[in-house]
Amino acid sequence: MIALKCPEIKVTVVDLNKEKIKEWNSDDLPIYEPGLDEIVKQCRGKNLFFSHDIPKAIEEADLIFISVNTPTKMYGRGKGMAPDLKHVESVARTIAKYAQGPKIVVEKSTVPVKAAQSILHILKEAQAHDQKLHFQVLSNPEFLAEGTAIVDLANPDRVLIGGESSNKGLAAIAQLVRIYEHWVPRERIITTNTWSSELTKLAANTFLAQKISSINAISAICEATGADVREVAHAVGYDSRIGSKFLQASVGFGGSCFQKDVLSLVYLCEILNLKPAADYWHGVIEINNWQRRRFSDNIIKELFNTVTDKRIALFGFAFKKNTADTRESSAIYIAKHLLKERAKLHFYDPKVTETTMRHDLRRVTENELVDKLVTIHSCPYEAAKDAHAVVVLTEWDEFKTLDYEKIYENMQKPASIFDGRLILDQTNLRKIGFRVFAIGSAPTQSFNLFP
Ligand SMILES: NC(=O)C1=CN([C@@H]2O[C@H](COP(=O)(O)OP(=O)(O)OC[C@H]3O[C@@H](n4cnc5c(N)ncnc54)[C@H](O)[C@@H]3O)[C@@H](O)[C@H]2O)C=CC1
Ligand SMILES: O=C(O)[C@H]1O[C@H](OP(=O)(O)OP(=O)(O)OC[C@H]2O[C@@H](n3ccc(=O)[nH]c3=O)[C@H](O)[C@@H]2O)[C@H](O)[C@@H](O)[C@@H]1O
Repeated sequence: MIALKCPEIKVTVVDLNKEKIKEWNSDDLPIYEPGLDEIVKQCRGKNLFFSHDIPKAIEEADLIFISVNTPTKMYGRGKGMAPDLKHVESVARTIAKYAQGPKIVVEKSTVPVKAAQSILHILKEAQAHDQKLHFQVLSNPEFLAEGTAIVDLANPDRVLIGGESSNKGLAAIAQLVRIYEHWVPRERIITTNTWSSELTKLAANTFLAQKISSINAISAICEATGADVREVAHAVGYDSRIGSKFLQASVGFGGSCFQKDVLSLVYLCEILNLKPAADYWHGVIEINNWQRRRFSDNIIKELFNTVTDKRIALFGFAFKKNTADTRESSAIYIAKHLLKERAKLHFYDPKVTETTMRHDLRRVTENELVDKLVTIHSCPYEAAKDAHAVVVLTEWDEFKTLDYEKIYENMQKPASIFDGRLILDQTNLRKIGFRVFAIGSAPTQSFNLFP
């Protein structure tokens, strides 16, 4: 976006992963994101370059964005909770090693509060040994969502920049503001101190995830009472203090960031000895896990309490529509529960590759189950053929307009459909003959052996 909006600025993207850089320089970009291809093609070779020559890029740059991954740590202290900052630290050390003049270092990765202090500490060591060096560290968290990244970047609700309140800090902030001002109205560019900016990113993701867990918790009450979660969400969201966005009940949120960032905030509360706050935010994750479990348990229950050897078609594997990203996708966890029960799973996703699906499933369950029980299709009608149930896990638009009469004809009877995304026309499906089960509405044709 910077390359597109600021033709006078040269943007160089560097990555340790040479294969990825090769793909960025090819016609086949390493990620699928609507609108991205066009922008890359428009700018690449003019003022946008992809390279694995990291030292050279550091030497040449005035401003360096650290945008590396900060996944949940899976070992040692803080295991399963704290973000792993080894990549951020490694970049800071590389900058310290190769910088030959003053640099503004921008923390774009999502990090815990005070991460900028560690980065600055490493850079200051280099500065102490070389008069030519001077570093300013800014926090500039990213708020784009996958699937709508280009729209979000082009027209952000806000841009947030945190930095030191010293003269040099304010001057660095002003430089970054000038870049965003090329396309973002000044009143939408918020400047704060560094720690507020770092904390805002974790707080924003946690608030968003909390909204989803809140409506998902309500969806369970709807299923038990006859209320309809779509009606409740609509009416609740009409209150402008609450707002209608992020109230879409679902099989649970996925993606590489919500879980990791909520856990990062919980961990921060814990190390600050703020246990009630830690427990409060941890509830967001607990409800999400419960929602996934409830959904898969319901499939088993409604398929007459056994799915062993039953063919089940799963529509969607990506964590949301318009992306091929599967990180922390609810589909993985629902598949895991069903595989434990020895169901035969037939997947279809318009963008996710067979290799990715098998790799993700092997990470959470035994290889043997995946090899024996999982089939991947390139056509939804093939996936649904002879199935006892169709389960919608991702809200891809194409699932709304499939020929469900044709799907019904080729399924085992009774044919069930489980809508984990509330995108299907339930009335029409019932007319066709399906038994329909959707998140947040009471089943009308429930078969309950053991209520
Ligand atoms: N994916 C998203 O939509 C958003 C991500 N973020 C944050 O941005 C950060 C990056 O996220 P993703 O792009 O999803 O991660 P990613 O894992 O897809 O990409 C990170 C890249 O950094 C490279 N890398 C790691 N260490 C490196 C080093 N020392 N030098 C050079 N390259 C190195 C890796 O090879 C990889 O290509 C995370 O902190 C995430 O929380 C924030 C907002 C949105
Ligand atoms: O830090 C990040 O990485 C990003 O995380 C999220 O973006 P993203 O995870 O890409 O996508 P979302 O649209 O937030 O969806 C996350 C998950 O929540 C689910 N969701 C979303 C909205 C909703 O109402 N209900 C719901 O179940 C989605 O299906 C998806 O599984 C935030 O929306 C971004 O602002 C943030 O920058």
